[in-house]
Amino acid sequence: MTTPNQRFSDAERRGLYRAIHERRDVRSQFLPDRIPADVLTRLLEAAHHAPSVGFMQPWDFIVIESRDVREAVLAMFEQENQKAAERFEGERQTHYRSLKLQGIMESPLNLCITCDRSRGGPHVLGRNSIVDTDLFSTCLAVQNLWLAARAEGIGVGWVSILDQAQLSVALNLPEHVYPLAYLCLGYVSEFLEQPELEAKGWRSRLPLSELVHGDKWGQPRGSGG
Ligand SMILES: Cc1cc2c(cc1C)N(C[C@H](O)[C@H](O)[C@H](O)COP(=O)(O)O)c1[nH]c(=O)[nH]c(=O)c1N2
Repeated sequence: MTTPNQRFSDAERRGLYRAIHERRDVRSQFLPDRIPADVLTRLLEAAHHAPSVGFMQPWDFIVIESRDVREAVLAMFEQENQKAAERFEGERQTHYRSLKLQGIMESPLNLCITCDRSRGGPHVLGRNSIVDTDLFSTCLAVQNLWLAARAEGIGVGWVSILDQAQLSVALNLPEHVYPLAYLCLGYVSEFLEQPELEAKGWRSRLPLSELVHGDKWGQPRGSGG
């Protein structure tokens, strides 16, 4: 039983769902305003309070403000994005090329969240069978930061059209540290109501009812005995 003081108030609950539903991946709406240090600390604290396998906390946060590093990452993006475009044909390729898929230079801050695969030693509680649980944990840190940023009025864009080996060199990462998420952060002129890829006709949200199964894959719920 939760005691009343452990429950969220209605307003707190609404706030949480609002952050979840109104979080967006931002590429184009960044404002140049700097993120104050105390606000950035709150975002990093939110990330740092994510769950992690065996309490491994495998993340590090590389705060990138230098134009030189960002220009180098943008060049990597352009190279990978060209290859990505060529995977589509005809109109789909034209459509792909029309999409803006990063805000590396427009955003005032880039952040790389890494996963140190050696943290906690060779035997991390809960990670012996599924080794990638350290990566999953780091993804949860990204999501915590993304939601907290939304509540602060800060947009986040995840850029994954990058060669991870090149990115590791650019950020001087040791061998055992994996660059899990390259993020662009900044205050925004607006948060779009829909995912931008949906608004631009690339792909729509799937109906939840098609994604919920009962007991086993493909079975409707409530059909079991
Ligand atoms: C792991 C991962 C990697 C990427 C993304 C997301 C995630 C989770 N997304 C953002 C993605 O396109 C976006 O989340 C969806 O389109 C849904 O939109 P909202 O996030 O709801 O606005 C993303 N967007 C983009 O413009 N360039 C990119 O390289 C990536 N990469």
